[in-house]
Amino acid sequence: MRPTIGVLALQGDVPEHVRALESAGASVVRVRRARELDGVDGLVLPGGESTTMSRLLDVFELREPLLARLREGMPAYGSCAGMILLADRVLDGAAGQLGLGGIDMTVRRNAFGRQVDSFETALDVQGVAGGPVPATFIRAPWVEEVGEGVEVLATVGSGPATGRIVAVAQGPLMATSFHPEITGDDRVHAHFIRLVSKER
Ligand SMILES: NC(=O)CC[C@H](N)C(=O)O
Repeated sequence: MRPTIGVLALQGDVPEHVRALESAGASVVRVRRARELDGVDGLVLPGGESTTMSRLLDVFELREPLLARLREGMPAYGSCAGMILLADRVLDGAAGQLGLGGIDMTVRRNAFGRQVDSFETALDVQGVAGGPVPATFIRAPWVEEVGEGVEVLATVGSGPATGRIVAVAQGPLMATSFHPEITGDDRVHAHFIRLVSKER
């Protein structure tokens, strides 16, 4: 059976993730209300703006139900702002910025700085076969440090940020600094769908 994957649809690039997940073979549900979480096997936290998304989690009374599902082991994948939401520690966050946590890592918000505010590259991603994955970075965070249980899936291969960690996984959680959802290459989403299927 195809897994059902939710996309947190409060803010951000929701349609792009819906398209990528459907093209990679999942059934997709947009999640705005707690009850919409009930039927999903996994959840994508899209790119967008992490402070706004976090505020909307409270407005839509989704924070507690979502944390409860994460504690039960629901797989989740966060891209960019979604990565920030899944980080246990955030540097350069907005005042009072509150995430969900789950991945034992410190991320630095808007880390790439003005000159390389947005850029595209191709990255080898652990577990994703078929060669480098196109990766678009838009005011992206990077991962400054990870705890022992965190697997590094990709690092930047060239330029001023060489060696910076930009994709990680810990148990059923996965996060990327970049946006694979806007490149038309759905292998990262397929990788998440495999993770979800394994956890079911
Ligand atoms: N493209 C993105 O998701 C950008 C993330 C944004 N800079 C934030 O802090 O939330």
